[in-house]
Amino acid sequence: MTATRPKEQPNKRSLIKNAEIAEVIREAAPHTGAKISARVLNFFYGDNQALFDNNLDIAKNRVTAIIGPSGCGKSTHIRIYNRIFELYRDQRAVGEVILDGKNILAPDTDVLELRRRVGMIFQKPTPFPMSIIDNIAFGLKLHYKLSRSETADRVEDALRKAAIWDEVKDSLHKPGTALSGGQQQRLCIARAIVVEPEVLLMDEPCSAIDPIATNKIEELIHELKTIYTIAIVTHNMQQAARVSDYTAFFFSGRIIEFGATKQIFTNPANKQTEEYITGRFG
Ligand SMILES: Nc1ncnc2c1ncn2[C@@H]1O[C@H](COP(=O)(O)OP(=O)(O)OP(=O)(O)O)[C@@H](O)[C@H]1O
Repeated sequence: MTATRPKEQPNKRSLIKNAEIAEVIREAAPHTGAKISARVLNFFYGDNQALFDNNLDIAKNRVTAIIGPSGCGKSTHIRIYNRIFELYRDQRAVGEVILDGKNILAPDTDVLELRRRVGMIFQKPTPFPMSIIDNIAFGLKLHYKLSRSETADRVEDALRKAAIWDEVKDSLHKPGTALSGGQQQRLCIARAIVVEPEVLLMDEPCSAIDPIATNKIEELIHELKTIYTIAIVTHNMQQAARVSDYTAFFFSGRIIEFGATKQIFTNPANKQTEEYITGRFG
C-alpha cells in the first residue's frame, strides 16, 4: 500500500478532500466502495460547534478506525450515522451522511429502520435488565414478526456470530447482567447484529474490559467485517493498527488525515498525526 498524498509541512493543517479519500479506498480495496460518506458535516451542541466540515468515506465490508485525542469529536461523528444524537435536546447536525446513496439526515428518513441498519456498540457494555435470551430477542420483536422457533434460531445465530454461544447456551434464561464484562460486551454485539444491520458503529468497545476479552472482541471484529461495515472509535493505537483497514485522525473537530491504516501508522503525512500515534501528545 503506498502513500497517496505528498508529505505536508509540519503543523500545516488541511482538510481532506473527498476525491483523495475515494482514491485511497479505491487503491487499497478496488472491489469495495464507500458504504457511508460524510459530506461537509458539522455538528453543534447548542451554540458550541464540535465538528467542522467533516468529509469521510467508510468503506464497505472494511474496518475504519477513528482516532484522535480526547474531545476531538470521534464519538460525536459516529453518533450522527444512526441519528442517535437526536435523542438529546439541542444537538444538531448540518451536512450530509450518505448511506448507500441516500442522505440519512433528510427529514423523510425512517429513523427506526436506520437504527436497525446502523447498529451501535458502546464503551460500557449495556445489557438490558432481563435474561440473556430476552436481551437478544428484544430487538427482533421491535423489527420483525417471528414465530417462537424462528426467534430461537435467530437468537442462536446472533450469539454464535458474536462468539459467545458456547459460553451461554446452557444459561440463556439467566440475567444478562450476571455475565462478565467481556461476555456482556459480546452479548451487546449479538444484540446489535440479531436485527441484521449493515453497519456496526463501535465506540471504544474494549475500554471497559480486560486484555483477554479485548483479544476476543478484536478477533470477532476481524470475522464480522466479512458481513458488516465497521467503524470503530479507539484510543488504543495498537488496536487501531491491528483491527482496521483505514484510519481517520481527528483533531479539534476536524479530520486531519485519512488513509490506509498501514500508511497512517508507518508514514503519516501530517505532523500532528505522527505525534499522536507515537504518543507525543493526546
Ligand atoms: N453532551 C454534550 N454537550 C456539550 N458538549 C459536548 C457533549 N458531548 C460532547 N461535547 C463536546 O464535544 C466535543 C467532542 O466530544 P466527543 O465526545 O465527540 O469527543 P471524543 O473525541 O469522542 O472524546 P473522548 O475520546 O474523550 O471520548 C468536546 O469538546 C466535548 O466537550
